[in-house]
Amino acid sequence: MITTFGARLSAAMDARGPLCVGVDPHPALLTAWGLTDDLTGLRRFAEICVEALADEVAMLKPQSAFFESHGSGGIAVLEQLIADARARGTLVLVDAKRGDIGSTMTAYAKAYLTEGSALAGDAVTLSPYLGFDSLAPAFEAASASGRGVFVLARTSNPEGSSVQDAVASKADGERSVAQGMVDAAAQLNVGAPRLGAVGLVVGGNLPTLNLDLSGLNGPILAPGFGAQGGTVADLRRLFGPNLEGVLPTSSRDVLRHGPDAEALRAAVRELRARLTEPAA
Ligand SMILES: O=C(O)c1cc(=O)[nH]c(=O)n1[C@@H]1O[C@H](COP(=O)(O)O)[C@@H](O)[C@H]1O
Repeated sequence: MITTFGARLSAAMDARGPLCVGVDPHPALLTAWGLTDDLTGLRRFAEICVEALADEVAMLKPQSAFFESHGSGGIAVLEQLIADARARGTLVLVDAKRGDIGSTMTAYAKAYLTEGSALAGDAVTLSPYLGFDSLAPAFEAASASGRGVFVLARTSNPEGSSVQDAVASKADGERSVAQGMVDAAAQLNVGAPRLGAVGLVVGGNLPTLNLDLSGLNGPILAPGFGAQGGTVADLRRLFGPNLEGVLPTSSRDVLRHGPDAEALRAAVRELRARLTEPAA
């Protein structure tokens, strides 16, 4: 790949609008779509998502857990989805939330961020809670292959607060654990044009932000939008009126419109129109 992840993401968001759609094949969704909760149903679900959405949205985010739960065959479906969606022109963020000690991280980086690996999309989600620097092999692999990472900072779930809002002391004062992740990501993006390759995950449904994101120079994936209660007004309240660099992501609230491809596309267009209309 010739361009950086940040450049590809900026171009995709300019061309297709700031929206990521999560591909989360919950068993209940497979049933609601008239599909069986097995490999045949999973494969058809993935095909429908690609057919309906890969020409339409800036990014698709398959949730690895729902593919892993079907065993090795499910992982093969995820690999096919990654290839098919990228071939249709959308970016693919593999939502695997990986994070481990450095030596193991090297193996995850090989799987998710190295050219030629069937599980490598354009980016992967990472958990920094074994220590931000334990993710270094992933940052190196992403940089070498023109891919990106989204590091969990302040997640959308209510339980996240007990760890992420905890205040840690450092030489020149105190900051929350989540702010520590923001600052560490910002350092890696210094000097990158427009958007660096190290993005963050920050819930779009949080009661308050309590984070200074101004120096990040990287993309922000904002889950929690839709099914977890976050609204367009919440996104503007949390991130500012123009949402520059913010990529809201929605899974269930879009997928509930399937399996009809036109209905899925209509849901995406309606959401995107609300996200891009000028702030009141
Ligand atoms: O990394 C994520 O995408 C993520 C981070 C987070 O803080 N909260 C969160 O819900 N997610 C993912 O977003 C998806 C849920 O999206 P909804 O169905 O729209 O609520 C799941 O795949 C979650 O794993």
